[in-house]
Amino acid sequence: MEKLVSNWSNIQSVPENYIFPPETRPGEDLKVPFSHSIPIIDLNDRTNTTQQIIKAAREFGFFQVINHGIPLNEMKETMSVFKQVFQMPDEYKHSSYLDDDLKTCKIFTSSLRYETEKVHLWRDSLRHPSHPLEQWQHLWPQNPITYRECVGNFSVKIKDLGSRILDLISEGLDLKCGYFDNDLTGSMIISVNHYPPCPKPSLTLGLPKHKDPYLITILMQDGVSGLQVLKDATWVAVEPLPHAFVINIGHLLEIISKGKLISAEHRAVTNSSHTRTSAAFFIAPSDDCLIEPAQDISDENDHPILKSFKYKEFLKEFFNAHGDTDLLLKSLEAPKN
Ligand SMILES: O=C(O)CCC(=O)C(=O)O
Ligand SMILES: [Fe+2]
Repeated sequence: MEKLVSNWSNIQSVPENYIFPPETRPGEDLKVPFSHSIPIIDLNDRTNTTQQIIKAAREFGFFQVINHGIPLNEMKETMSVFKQVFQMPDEYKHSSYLDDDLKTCKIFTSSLRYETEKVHLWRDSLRHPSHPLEQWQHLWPQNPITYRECVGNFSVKIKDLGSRILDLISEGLDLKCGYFDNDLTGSMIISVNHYPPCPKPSLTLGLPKHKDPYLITILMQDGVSGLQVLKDATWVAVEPLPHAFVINIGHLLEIISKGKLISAEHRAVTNSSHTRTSAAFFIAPSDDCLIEPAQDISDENDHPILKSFKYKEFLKEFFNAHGDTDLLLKSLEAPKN
């Protein structure tokens, strides 16, 4: 059992196996400015929301939504419940902590590949499925005592928000109404990231550069910054806005849209003074759902023609490719006639 970073007491220097090589560590890019061009889209303003979302998803793969209908106090309360999990006594956290992939609710440190990864991540994580709710809720943490009720109610609202955004995306891509309203959005996973202060943030990462292997991610940040997005080969920081959710196009939506929408690479950096918590809600297909590039979208010249594949096959290839997108797409290419 590996020790959670949040259980280390008073750490003064970064252990060797948490130091990233110079080419992937944040270094000077640790404190890049907030990007003022990542769009903030008002979901109440129905005049051209669809166009704004499509534009943002084409250019950035990232945007923030405001006036989304989820009250600020519910966002704060849920974030507070998530944070409390990481303040629980060690015995409690360790009793839920498992390497066993079969356990559907996990508290773990770094990544799920702790044993084989070259460098460890400066984060602890709580992860569990949340949709359909009745299938999973009874397996969630029982402490804090409000966890199941609070997170359950909140995740139903997040799932609805995800459906609204995907409806707008399908409209903007000229796909048939309800295109995503089936097995393609048959599951949702909650992943809470907890990044304790780090003595040397320029050497470490909370999460290394990656794309999310889902349809869309709805991310709630606390007030502490740390999320960076790669835009035109430059890292830019995403400002944490208390009332907004960050929406990020997942790799699967890039594939389904034949590259019309982009899934941007992003990472989480740490800082030396504040603990940061973020909660990602991943909207994903059911395991056996068949994924295929949408037939109603014309082929882009520079996007490979892919075969149909089951979501679980995609996940396997995704993790085998270790972030190498070209390798992943190669493994999914349709056989040439
Ligand atoms: O902590 C963050 O802001 C990023 C989280 C993230 O990218 C993820 O959980 O996939
Ligand atoms: Fe991510």
